[in-house]
Amino acid sequence: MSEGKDQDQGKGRLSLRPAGRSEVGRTVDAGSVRQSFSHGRSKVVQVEVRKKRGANPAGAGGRSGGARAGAGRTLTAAELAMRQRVLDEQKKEAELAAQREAAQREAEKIRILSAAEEARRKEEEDKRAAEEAQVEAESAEEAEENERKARIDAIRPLEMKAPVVSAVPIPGEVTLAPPVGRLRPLAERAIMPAKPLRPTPAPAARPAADAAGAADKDSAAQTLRLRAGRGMESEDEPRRSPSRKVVPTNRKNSSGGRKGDTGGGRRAGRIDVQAAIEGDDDKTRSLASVRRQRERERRQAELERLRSDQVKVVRDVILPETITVQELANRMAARQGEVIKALMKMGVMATVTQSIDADTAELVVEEFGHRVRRVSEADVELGIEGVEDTPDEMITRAPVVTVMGHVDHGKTSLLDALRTTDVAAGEAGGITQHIGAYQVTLASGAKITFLDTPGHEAFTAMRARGASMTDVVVLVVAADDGVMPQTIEAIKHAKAANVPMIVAINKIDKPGAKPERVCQELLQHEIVVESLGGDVQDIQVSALKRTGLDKLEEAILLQAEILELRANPNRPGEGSVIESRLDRGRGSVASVLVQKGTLRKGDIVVAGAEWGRVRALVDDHGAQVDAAGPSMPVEILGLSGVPAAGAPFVVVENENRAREISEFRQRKLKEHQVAGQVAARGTLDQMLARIQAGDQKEVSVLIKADVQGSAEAIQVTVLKLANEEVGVRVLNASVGQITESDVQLAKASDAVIVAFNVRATVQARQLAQREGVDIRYYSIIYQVADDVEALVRGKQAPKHREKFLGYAEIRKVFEISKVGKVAGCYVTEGVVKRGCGVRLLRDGVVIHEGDLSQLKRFKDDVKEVARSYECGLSFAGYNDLREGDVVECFESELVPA
Ligand SMILES: Nc1nc2c(ncn2[C@@H]2O[C@H](COP(=O)(O)OP(=O)(O)OP(=O)(O)O)[C@@H](O)[C@H]2O)c(=O)[nH]1
Repeated sequence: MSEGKDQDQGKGRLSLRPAGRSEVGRTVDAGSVRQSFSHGRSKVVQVEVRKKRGANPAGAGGRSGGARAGAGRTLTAAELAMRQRVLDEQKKEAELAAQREAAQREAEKIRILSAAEEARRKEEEDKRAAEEAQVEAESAEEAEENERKARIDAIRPLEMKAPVVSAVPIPGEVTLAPPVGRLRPLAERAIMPAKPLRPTPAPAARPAADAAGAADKDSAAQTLRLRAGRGMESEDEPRRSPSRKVVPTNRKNSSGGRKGDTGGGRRAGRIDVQAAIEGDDDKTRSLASVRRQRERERRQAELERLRSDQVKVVRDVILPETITVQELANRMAARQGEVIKALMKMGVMATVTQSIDADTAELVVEEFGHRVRRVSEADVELGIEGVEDTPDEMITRAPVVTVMGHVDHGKTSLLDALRTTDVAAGEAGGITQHIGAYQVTLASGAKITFLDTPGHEAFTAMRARGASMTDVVVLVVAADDGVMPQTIEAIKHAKAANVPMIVAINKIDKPGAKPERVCQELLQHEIVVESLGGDVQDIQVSALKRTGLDKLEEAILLQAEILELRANPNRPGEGSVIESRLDRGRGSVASVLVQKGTLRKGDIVVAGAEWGRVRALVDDHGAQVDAAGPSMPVEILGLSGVPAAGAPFVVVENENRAREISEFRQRKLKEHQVAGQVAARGTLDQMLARIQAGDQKEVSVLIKADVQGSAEAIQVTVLKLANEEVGVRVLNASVGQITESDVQLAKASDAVIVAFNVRATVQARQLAQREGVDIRYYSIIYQVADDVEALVRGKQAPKHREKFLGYAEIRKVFEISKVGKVAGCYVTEGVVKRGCGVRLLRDGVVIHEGDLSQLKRFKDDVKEVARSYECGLSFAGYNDLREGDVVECFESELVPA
């Protein structure tokens, strides 16, 4: 035993195995000894005990053999009992050691599994590093939500872990684990040895908080906040650090009364690996893991959605004659880049703004798997005119009358006179304004619309634009003058338009009035008036005296009745533009005549190449109205530009359609202008020649604008600035940047370039600088108007205006050698000045214009000769002076602008 003790003290502990039955007479007693080492290792060693032959006492029997080892004597009963006890202890100890060894092996196995699992997870985590970065960058709300989830998770692992502990029984420890379950109260959990393998932040906070209850949640939340606040680089750490930090804490707590038994804690931690292997890991996932999964799900959903979006939708793609790449992409709902790529594959290099022809576009559309519908560009206007009205929808409308006739036969006077017959005007008391047309309401309640644009040219110009507004033509013929050339022209125009006519024989108040003669003269032009048995009504009126006006109106109404003028007011408004202008305060103002339906405030209107939402409707009395029915003239405010007179207008369903039609028409206009520009070169040259000859004073402008509407508006504006002395000529009004050819054109005609919201190319700018061409940039139309007005005034400023001086009558012509002819004159009017300009008038016709070379009075040169005096004068370089000729004297003077 002493030997065994020594060994125990040294490196291990020796224990004797029961030697079994001792055999009497044997000198060697053999047995085995289990040597125990630290960490539960043990080794069995064979031990031999040699007996002394002589010392074997009699009576000891065979029993003493093994027990006397080392003693050499027979053991006493007490010794035997002791020995038996020791042997029993040894046996127990050996059993325990065996159990420990088994447990250790199990633990080792778990540890290895744990390490493998750890490695696998680590690998996974590394892969997900990028994803987690995004997760970490989640919004504050999401963090809040996670926090809430984490709290739930913080409770769940506690409940889920407990049964796991008992999965691996550890001798001596099993009893320490209280029986736990899902419904185990929190206080009980405080002594739970169980721990998840990778504690989530919630379990990390758990041990400290278990006792304090609510503190648990706070701690978990704090951990969450800390984690949420960390950057990408700490992504891995938050998952590991809690496991390192928390496990010991947990162990300490979980070990409860077993202080220092950290091994139990470690094992408890590892037990969860097995739990994880067994599939319980979803209940113990970390917050980051939960978030990762959520993120994965979100991405998956996103992908699904994208996939479902990408499911090919076969579209009907409408292709006009040309289409921009951008528009094509839009119509296919494809990306512009993809369309460009598809074009590249076909060898077509195009940018998004470039136009491609319909054939190329068709190939692209087919490539994208859509259906092609080829349309003509003009198709955008299809259906714009609306449906045909049925007779029962239509009601009687007021006739629209145009007054035509020869100059000075009283058209304007008649229109003014007719206007005064409007009973509504008197009632309203409004200020009448010129909107190109007006409507009179007669005492009977009947209405007549008069177009206030007299002149057959305007009538035909409108007709040329497709505007057949006029129902009845009133041909004004002055009773004292009869049928004149323009009367005949007016007849021709009216007949060409197939519009019925009423003859108004005007000025019958005049003494020399001969209405019958007028009727006779009209016969020559196939106009048979009623008074001569024909079907053309003739009414004798006096615009001045305002007589016969009611009869004229009656005749118009009768004619209207014959024509059965009807229209449907219950449909979107349609009609024609009578005239349009750009108003300084109100913008674009277009006077229109509603011919069909009703035009309302707020309607979207396309008028010619312009469009807009009707901001206001103003009638001929200047009053704002909400709606205008058939035959009513009204002013529209709110159009994008100034539509041409005679252009049709129509109400469309939406802005897109309006824009589409307007853009199409503007494109067409541009093309037309380009064509016209080429054709107009000859006339331009003629114009230049005329200007150079000094026949005309002009301010020439070349307009370049960003949109056609602006170009036209500027053109209209500047043309109005012309006066009788200085004309304004627009060489070209087009869209686009200023090019070298623009500068050259401006240079050739000494024009100013008006650039509205456009700029010159570098080359054009340089050329303009070299050639001294003035390019003026604007973004407000009124500034253009002001500037051009100043230019017009500027042209006037240095101008020498002719000032009449006087007349002298040639009474006698003298032939003087070396001097030539000298005229003896009598100044009949004004004065004659030396050096003044002279015109020689013979029978009222100018036959020479030049300068005066000599002015004498009684052989003396004088400065001037006044009226009623005689003088002698001669012309510079002109000798054809005759008696009876009149000399007109004038001088030039500077006229202030
Ligand atoms: N005595 C008389 N004079 C008239 C009558 N109607 C018009 N006048 C005169 O005729 C002249 C010409 O009249 P306008 O109304 O300007 O004639 P117009 O046809 O409009 O002339 P343009 O605009 O130049 O084509 C004016 O001086 C009028 O005063 C009328 O009924 N009787």
